[in-house]
Amino acid sequence: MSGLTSPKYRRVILKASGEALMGSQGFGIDVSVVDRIAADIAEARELGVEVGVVIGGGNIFRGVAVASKGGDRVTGDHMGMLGTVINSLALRTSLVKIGVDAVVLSAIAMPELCESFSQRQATAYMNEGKVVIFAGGTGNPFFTTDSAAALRAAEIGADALFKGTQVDGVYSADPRKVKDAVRYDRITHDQVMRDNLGVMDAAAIALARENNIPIIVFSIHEKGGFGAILRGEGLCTVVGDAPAPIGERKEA
Ligand SMILES: Nc1ncnc2c1ncn2[C@@H]1O[C@H](COP(=O)(O)OP(=O)(O)O)[C@@H](O)[C@H]1O
Ligand SMILES: O=c1ccn([C@@H]2O[C@H](COP(=O)(O)OP(=O)(O)O)[C@@H](O)[C@H]2O)c(=O)[nH]1
Repeated sequence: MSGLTSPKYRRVILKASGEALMGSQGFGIDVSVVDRIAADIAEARELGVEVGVVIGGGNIFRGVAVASKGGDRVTGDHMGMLGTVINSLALRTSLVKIGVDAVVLSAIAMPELCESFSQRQATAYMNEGKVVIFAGGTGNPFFTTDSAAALRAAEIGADALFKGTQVDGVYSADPRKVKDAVRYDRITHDQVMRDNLGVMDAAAIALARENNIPIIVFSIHEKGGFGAILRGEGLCTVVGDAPAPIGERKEA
């Protein structure tokens, strides 16, 4: 039974791709995908892992797309960050629906919709076992939700950052473009940066490296994939040194 297996991590950040939320639609939110991701998060909670979530906004808006058409990048990024709030509210709804206690904390104040982010409040909620959904990215233009995920991981003292994306790991080249690209089981933050491997932006990798946070890259499309990796199974790439299993960890 999965609940009896010790998970490898105690507290993690899950970065869920915004693009994945649209499922087979060209835009917006496919509720069945959000429900499935919520079920995967519920499984992680059942394993006893504390989960913080950062969701992207690529299914709704990307600031760079505005800038590439001659529009204002900062406004475009504001729109992108609002997209992450929409996604976060959708995920909270799906989690609450299946009985998982979840709260949205936004980097951009919008008190009628959700609470504002503070490191202290986020940590308190995680200690209580709530799933904390970090909305609004970093709250700053010119950043990405990958950077937000690395930032929140550092702030809440996460053991690892799980990047749930379109592909099942880090490859020698973009596997969606290069057919014979080779997948790594393990790779260092340095090599990802040195070889310019585009699975995550450089600012996010650098922040994770500086704070010794391993990044686990896996497919967000794989039902149960998150839980499987938490149990030490499942296909993924570990960027950096993964921490020892819980039983072997030394408390700080
Ligand atoms: N070396 C690489 N290894 C794996 N994926 C890569 C690599 N280079 C580029 N990619 C691409 O990066 C994408 C993830 O980037 P990103 O835009 O952050 O997606 P999302 O935020 O939707 O998860 C993958 O879907 C993959 O196509
Ligand atoms: O800290 C942040 C996070 C996100 N964004 C904006 O929000 C969009 C959606 O986020 P992202 O591209 O990271 O989403 P994903 O690729 O995960 O779907 C970005 O393109 C940016 O325009 C931003 O300006 N600052």
